[in-house]
Amino acid sequence: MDDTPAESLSDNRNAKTRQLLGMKGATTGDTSIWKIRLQLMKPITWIPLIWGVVCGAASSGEYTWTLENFLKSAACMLLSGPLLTGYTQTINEYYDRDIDAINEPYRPIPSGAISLPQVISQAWVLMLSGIGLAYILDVWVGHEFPTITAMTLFGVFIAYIYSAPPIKLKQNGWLGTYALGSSYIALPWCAGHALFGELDWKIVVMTVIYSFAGLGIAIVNDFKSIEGDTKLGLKSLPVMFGVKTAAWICVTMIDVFQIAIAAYLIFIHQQLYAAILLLMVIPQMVFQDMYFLRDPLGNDVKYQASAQPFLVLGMLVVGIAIGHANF
Ligand SMILES: C/C(=C\COP(=O)(O)OP(=O)(O)O)CCC[C@H](C)CCC[C@H](C)CCCC(C)C
Repeated sequence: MDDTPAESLSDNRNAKTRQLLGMKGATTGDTSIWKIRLQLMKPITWIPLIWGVVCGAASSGEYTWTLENFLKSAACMLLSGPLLTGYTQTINEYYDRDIDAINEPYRPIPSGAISLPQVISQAWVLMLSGIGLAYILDVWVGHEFPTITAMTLFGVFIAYIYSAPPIKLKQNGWLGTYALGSSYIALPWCAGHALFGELDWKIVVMTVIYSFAGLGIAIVNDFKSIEGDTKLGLKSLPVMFGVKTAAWICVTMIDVFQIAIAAYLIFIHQQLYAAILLLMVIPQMVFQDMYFLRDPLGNDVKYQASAQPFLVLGMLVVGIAIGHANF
């Protein structure tokens, strides 16, 4: 049956929003070059990195609600989200253009909506603005060693080797998903922490361990592209181990590493926060059982939408707990 005019108008609006956010199911067709540029930067993917900065600010234990602190954290969110994640996604689209021409020909580059020189210049502008802003932040907070600039350079390097040949980390299931998981948790967290407090090895180790839960989340994203990845020789975990085993690896990583962080909170005498974190893990396990483990291919998106809020709230709980422990 054909859609009513009201339904097709709403579908059209929905597709346009998806286009701006860089989500699947986006509209194609004529649109302004700025919308196409934004689509390349996939704004929907900025959220976890912006959140990571919030968790880091909390774990520093030094964040107070002043205008200056608010502006510093807003600048760091601009760095981790629009600039650096935008850069990462732009070069990912650039280097994946041949795969996308087969799997998703409507994306900006394969559809011809933007030229390659325009994409390259966008990547340069985002990367250089990111490095520049990181340096400004280091000067602003008076770092003797430019910690945030160093992390930015490291992030830019990882982002490049994740997508670009000859290394193309994303071809390797374990390394690619860990790079993704740690860039969603460890890097922005450490940046937010360094902005307000002293970044010591304990925070770095804790976030690096927490990133294994992020690795689990990154595996969930690979179920949608098993067919294309198999054809093109990309060794994602579902391709290497099969759907069922990869789904179990995924949930084990997500649960075990969050529980390990709860154990760490107990170790630093933050029992209440440990208990709250464990309470956040329970609904995730329920959704794993209800949705993901029963049908990883059909329920991947439903699982992410239901369980992710508990994982990200758990991250903030950990940030606040560490901030308290540091006092
Ligand atoms: C490009 C990324 C994911 C897309 O992966 P994939 O191609 O498998 O998926 P699609 O087919 O759906 O496109 C993200 C890769 C992240 C990268 C490894 C590192 C990012 C670095 C951070 C942006 C740096 C943050 C630094 C800081 C100081 C806040």
